[in-house]
Amino acid sequence: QERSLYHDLGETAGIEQLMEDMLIYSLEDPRIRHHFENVDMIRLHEKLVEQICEISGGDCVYSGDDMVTSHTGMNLTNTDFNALVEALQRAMDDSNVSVRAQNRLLSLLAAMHGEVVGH
Ligand code: HEM
Repeated sequence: QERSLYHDLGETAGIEQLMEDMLIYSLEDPRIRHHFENVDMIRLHEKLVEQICEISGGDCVYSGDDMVTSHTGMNLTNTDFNALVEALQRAMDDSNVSVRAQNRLLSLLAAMHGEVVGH
């Protein structure tokens, strides 16, 4: 029986930390910080935690909007996408998430690329 990704990410407390650090790194990154101006970061953090918890196998239900709706009008590019992935990778390194678990989460996000970029 394979351990759940949710467990390997540190369960809810671990995911809360990861998403906080990812958002802080994103706000520090001049390539993408402008996208987060005027965004309710508390709400965004809450929705991201729910979503990552759910897709990693935790007992959570995502209550936010679908990915196309959430990102429509931002005209996000591959560069934006990669910058956010980098922010997440740094956050996961900081939290000592295993490379295997990092890759599992990144592949779940890669599957959403088409719903996020170019809308
Ligand atoms: C697979 C990649 C991504 C995932 C899983 C994701 C996930 C989410 C989620 C769950 C929300 C909240 C939706 C809601 O409010 O109901 C959201 C909103 C948002 N995302 Fe993403 N996102 C991704 C990529 C990106 C990228 C690349 C950027 C910009 C660099 C970005 C910028 C934003 C912003 C600014 C919002 C807030 C929109 C608003 O409240 O007005 N996202 N995203």
